[in-house]
Amino acid sequence: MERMVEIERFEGEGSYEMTLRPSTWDEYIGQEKIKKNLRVFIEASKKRGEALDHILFFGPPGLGKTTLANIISTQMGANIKTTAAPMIEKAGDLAALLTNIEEGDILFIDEIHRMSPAIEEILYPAMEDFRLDIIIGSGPAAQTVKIDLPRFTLIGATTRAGMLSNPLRERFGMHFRMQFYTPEELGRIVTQASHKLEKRSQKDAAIEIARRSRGTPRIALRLLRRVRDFAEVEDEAEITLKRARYALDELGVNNLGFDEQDIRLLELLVSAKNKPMGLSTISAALSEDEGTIEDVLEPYLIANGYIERTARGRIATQKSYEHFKLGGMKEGLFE
Ligand SMILES: Nc1ncnc2c1ncn2[C@@H]1O[C@H](COP(=O)(O)OP(=O)(O)OP(=O)(O)O)[C@@H](O)[C@H]1O
Repeated sequence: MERMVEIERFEGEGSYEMTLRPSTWDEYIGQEKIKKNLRVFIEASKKRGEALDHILFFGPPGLGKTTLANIISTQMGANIKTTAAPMIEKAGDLAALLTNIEEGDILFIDEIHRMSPAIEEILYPAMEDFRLDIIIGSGPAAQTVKIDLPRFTLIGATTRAGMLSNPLRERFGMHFRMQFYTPEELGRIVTQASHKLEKRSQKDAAIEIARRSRGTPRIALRLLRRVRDFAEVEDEAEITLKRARYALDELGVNNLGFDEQDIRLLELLVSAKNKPMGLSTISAALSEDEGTIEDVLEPYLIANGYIERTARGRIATQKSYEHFKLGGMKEGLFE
């Protein structure tokens, strides 16, 4: 079965994502603490007439990091240039980006943990002193050229804060950890998006889609579009709870939002009978790469108390055993 989070970018539905992307604080639902802080910092830097300090967003994919970066640029009245770290291969790529920005502009770098160490070295003085030190040539004839840059704001996004080097992390003045959304928040996101898609969702249907979306707006919007397809085929004017349930069941999303891969992971850990399992073993058993397990699969299951990460590996919690109707740890079933 397809993974809900990653698949989005490859489906050719990018234009939907653009249409549904909030452009104001009011449309951006949830993440209240982050929004509150950002509004203060934006107002303060506007008052001082200065560029905003560099910002780092971290958290699982699809929680709204790119959207926040875009809202920040609108609020600052600044241009935003968007790229991803793997696209910056050579010093010249970064130099081209940085020398083309204007005072106060925003440079958004996604997957910033994938930046090569050589590029990172160039980024440090650019972030700290707004200066680019580029070495031209090699050997004894090599020369360092220093270029002054306009004061800009770097917004970095990562699914793996732990993989960022300390010097890079420390150069961001603001760090924000994105949280999974509650079903109520996701329900509001679904309702707002259905409005934009001109297919109203009844309230209980919106909540049903929300409950099954792994706390993630990108998944909620994707499921909404699929449920809308089912409603359209049936010539229904609105999305009802009955249609939402039917469509979601057909899509193989259970009522906790788990899809087939989640269930396979939980079953695997439950079958280990309280013995911690290492990431490489899990990866081999599920035929899933370790990065996807760490970035996409695990965070939601950990945040909701279904698995725990211990020094010796991953372990299923009592909640997982109960999910599979097994007594598990509590009853000492496996001791
Ligand atoms: N708080 C929110 N309110 C409403 N819609 C949201 C919110 N957060 C995200 N979305 C929607 O969810 C989709 C995914 O958001 P976005 O691309 O910003 O996630 P991301 O965290 O940057 O993901 P990735 O790390 O995979 O790039 C977007 O289409 C956006 O419209």
